[in-house]
Amino acid sequence: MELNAKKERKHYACDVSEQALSFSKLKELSDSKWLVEEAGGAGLLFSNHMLDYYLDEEYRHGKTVLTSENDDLKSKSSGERKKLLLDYQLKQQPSFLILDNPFDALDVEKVAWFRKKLQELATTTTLIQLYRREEDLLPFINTGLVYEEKAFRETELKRSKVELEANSQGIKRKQLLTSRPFVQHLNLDYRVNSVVSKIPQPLEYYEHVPESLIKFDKVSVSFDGKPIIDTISWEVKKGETWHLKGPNGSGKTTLLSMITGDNTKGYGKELYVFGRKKGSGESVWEIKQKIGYFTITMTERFDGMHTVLEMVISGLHDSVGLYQKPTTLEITRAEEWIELIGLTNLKLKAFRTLDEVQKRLVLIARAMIKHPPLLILDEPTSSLNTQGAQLLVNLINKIAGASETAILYVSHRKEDGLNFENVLELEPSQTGSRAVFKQN
Ligand SMILES: Nc1ncnc2c1ncn2[C@@H]1O[C@H](COP(=O)(O)OP(=O)(O)OP(=O)(O)O)[C@@H](O)[C@H]1O
Repeated sequence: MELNAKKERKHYACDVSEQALSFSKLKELSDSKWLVEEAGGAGLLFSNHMLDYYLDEEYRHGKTVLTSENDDLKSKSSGERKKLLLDYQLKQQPSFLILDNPFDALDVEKVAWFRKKLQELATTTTLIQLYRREEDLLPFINTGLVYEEKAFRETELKRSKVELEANSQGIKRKQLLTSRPFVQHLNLDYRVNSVVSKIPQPLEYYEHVPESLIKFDKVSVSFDGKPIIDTISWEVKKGETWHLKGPNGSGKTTLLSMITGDNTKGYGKELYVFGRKKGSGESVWEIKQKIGYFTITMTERFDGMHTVLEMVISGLHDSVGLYQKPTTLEITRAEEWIELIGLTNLKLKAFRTLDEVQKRLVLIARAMIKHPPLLILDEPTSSLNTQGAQLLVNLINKIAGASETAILYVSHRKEDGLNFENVLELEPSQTGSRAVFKQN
C-alpha cells in the first residue's frame, strides 16, 4: 500500500426535495467543525440568501460587491446574478462551497458553464450540493449527507441506475417518475398528458375582449444604450398557449413587465395590450384585472393567516384577503377549484402552512378562478422536485385544454408532458434579442 497516497477529496450531496434547509441550518452546516476539518479551512455559501444579502447591501448602503462600482446587481437578470456570485466566491478560494440548488433559474448554456467550473473546483475545494432533482447531481459527488435529529450526518449516496448512465454518457437523463405519498391524495391525474376533464366555470364572463390580446409590432428595447430586444413582432391571440423561452438575460422578464405594466419601456412603442396602445391612458389596474399572474415570489408574499379557501376566493376580487363576506356561489366555485387541485381536506388550513407545491397549486387556482383572458406563469416549476413539477404540469395542461384563457408560460426547463402550441424563443445578438418562432 502506498503510504503517502493522497486522500480522495469527499464531496457531499444532500437531497432537499422533500424539505428545504432554512438559512439557519445552512449557516449551521457552514460553521460545522467536522466540515471545516474535512475541507481544511473555512468555506462559503452559494445560495439565493447570499444574493439577497448583496442586493440589500446595494439598496441600503449603495455598496457594490459583486459588480463594479458603476454597475449594479439590481438590474441584472437572475442568471447573470448567479454567475456574478460564483465568480466572486471562486476568487476567495474557499476550502468548501455549499451549493444550494445551484442550477435553479439557469439556462442550458449557463448550467454547462457552472458544471465545468465546479468540476475544476472539485480538485481543490470540497463541494456540498443541496439538490431537488437527481438529474442536477454533480457526477463526481461521492457521499450523501442528511439532516437528522438536529445534526448533519454522512450517509451512502444512492443514485438511480438511469442517472449513472446519463452522467457517464453525458446525455440528458429522462426524468424518473415515482409516486410519493403527498402525490396520492391529489385529485389530478398523476400521468403525463392526462385526459383533460372539466374545470370549474367562471362566475362572470369578460366582455369586449379583443381577438388580439397582446401585440408587439417591431418593438426594440435598450437599457442605458445597451440593446436588449431587437425589433420584435409578436402577437398572442385569445386562447393560445405560448412558451416564452431564451437564455439568461435575453429579455424574458423585460417583455413580461412591458405587458403587465411594471415597466415604462412599453410606452410610446407599437405595443398593444388587450387592444389598447401601451401608455395611452389605460390604468395598470385595468390591465392587471384581465391577467392571472403567477410567479414563485408570490408564495412568500402571502404569509398572513388566510385560509386556502379565502385565498382562492380572493382571486375573484384581486385582493389578498377578503374584505366582504363571500357569496355562497363564490364559496362553491372556490371549493370546486380546491377539489380539482386535491386539497379539499386542507381548505380551512392557513395558506402559509402548506408545502411549496400545494401553495403553487392554490395560487394558480386563485389566478384562474376568474378565467382571465390571459394567464402568465413565470417559471412556475422552478425549484421543485420532479413529482411536484409534474403536478403543476397536469394542472396547467388541464387549464390549457379546458378553458378559453390564453397561457404565457416562461421557463428554462422543458417539463415532460407540457406541450404548448407556440414557442417564442429569444435569441440574443449584438443588436439585442431577436424573436424566433416555433410550433410544437
Ligand atoms: N433596469 C435595468 N437597467 C439596466 N439593465 C437592465 C434593467 N433591467 C434589465 N436589464 C438587463 O436586460 C437584460 C435582460 O434582462 P431580463 O431580466 O429581462 O432577462 P431574462 O431573460 O428574464 O433573464 P433570466 O432568465 O436570467 O431571468 C439583462 O442583461 C439585464 O441586465
